[in-house]
Amino acid sequence: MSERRSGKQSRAGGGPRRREPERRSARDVALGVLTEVDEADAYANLLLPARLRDAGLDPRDASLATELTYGTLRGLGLYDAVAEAAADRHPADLDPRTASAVRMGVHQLLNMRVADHAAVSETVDALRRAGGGRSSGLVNAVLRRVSAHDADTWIERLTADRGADEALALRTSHPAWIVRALRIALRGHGRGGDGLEGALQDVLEADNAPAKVSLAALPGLADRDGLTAVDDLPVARADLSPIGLVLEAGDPRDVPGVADAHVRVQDQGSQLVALALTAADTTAEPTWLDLCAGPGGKTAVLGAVAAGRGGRVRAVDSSEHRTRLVRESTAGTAGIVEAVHADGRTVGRDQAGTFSGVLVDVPCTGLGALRRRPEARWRRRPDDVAALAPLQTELLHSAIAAARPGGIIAYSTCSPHWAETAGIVDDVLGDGEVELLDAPAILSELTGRSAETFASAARGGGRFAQLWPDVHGTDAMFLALLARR
Ligand SMILES: C[S@@+](CC[C@H](N)C(=O)[O-])C[C@H]1O[C@@H](n2cnc3c(N)ncnc32)[C@H](O)[C@@H]1O
Repeated sequence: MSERRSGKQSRAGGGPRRREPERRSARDVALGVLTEVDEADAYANLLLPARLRDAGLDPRDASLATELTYGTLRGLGLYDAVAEAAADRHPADLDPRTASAVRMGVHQLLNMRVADHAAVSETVDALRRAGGGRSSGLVNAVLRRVSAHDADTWIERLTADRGADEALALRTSHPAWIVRALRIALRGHGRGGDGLEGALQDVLEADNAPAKVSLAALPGLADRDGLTAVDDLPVARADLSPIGLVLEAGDPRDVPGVADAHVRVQDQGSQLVALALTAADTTAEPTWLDLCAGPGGKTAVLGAVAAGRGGRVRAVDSSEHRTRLVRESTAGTAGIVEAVHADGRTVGRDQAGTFSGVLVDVPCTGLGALRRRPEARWRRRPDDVAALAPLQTELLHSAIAAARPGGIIAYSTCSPHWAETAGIVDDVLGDGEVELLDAPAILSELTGRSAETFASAARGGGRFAQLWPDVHGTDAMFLALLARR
């Protein structure tokens, strides 16, 4: 027995020493999350923060684990194609843990500044620690073959006999149907012409760029300027939303006001959509309905503004779990916001002509939020668009029916897809029940930027608004503002 060991045994308190749990590395955490995303359809943006907290990683390792997880998931289409070409093994044919180790290794080899030998050996070690020792030889062999070429060479080889869209899809790691849908969306929303292919490339690249953590300082509840003045707090004013902050580093839970829901993690585009309704409906003591409220990001903004204007908010969601999340999100304005578990499609009939403003942020494909939900692009199917359209239309009709005459309806999606944005609103405009308001002008008032920046030019006379990650630094949110006649 070594002196060191006997010394430890004789420490105060005595007794047999309990084994310290082995500290988990960044690769252990990333491999665990990637495996759960693959086998249990988990969401990386929800799972990773919890796993990082459990592991107690220091900030440097936490950011490495985040890059390994998000980067691997975003690049999955390319990485699977490379693994298959290199070693005749498509990761989808392997068990989730082994497949995740292969993908995480390929990400390090092709897209991170990690030495090849470290990318291979540390990935294999993480796989062994996760209990996947039996596959370690296979993963080692696949990764060694992948390491024979750099990313550009693999892409050149793999795209040589593909069509233009398939090649672009592989290079930017998106499914080809999403590449085509984004091109149609760009053209439809007025970014066509000679610059179309460049704009498409920019949007696809923006989907692959890590998004900074964006926060909303809820009006009347949090002091945005005060927060930016706190020493050692790495937050800055956001450049678009008048209530927005950007967290430059660290954990959002350490920001004052986050614990009591006065400051909330929320994309700036989402903040602007909620604020646009509050700016378009200037009623004193407004009564607002949020018809698809869960998890409550926009409801929290509506609640805070309503509190300052003597108003009320009714927040509806058809999912019980997400209705509970709305209650948590609006803890700062609990007496103002009432969260209700119900089907939004029936509210227009049950509470016809009631509300001064209605937000209908419909369930959609989420193609505008791919940078924040890295696995989403591989889960969505082209059929999802058509499957969601009837629900989106019904919810919009219900929203219009629930608004009182002269009331404002805000229709929004976190997708620029033509069929779930202008396609849905165009149909309803034909009924003559509503008038289309100038959403870009409202966004211009809120942000100080020109209305043209936000205008979706093609239809609606430039009155639809479309945000883009490459232009505005937000999720690609769509907004139409309607007034009930
Ligand atoms: C895009 S999310 C809303 C996001 C939310 N507005 C926010 O900012 O946090 C769409 C929501 O619609 C809900 N939903 C789906 N079908 C619904 C229905 N028939 N009635 C009410 N809510 C519905 C989903 O549960 C989901 O929470």
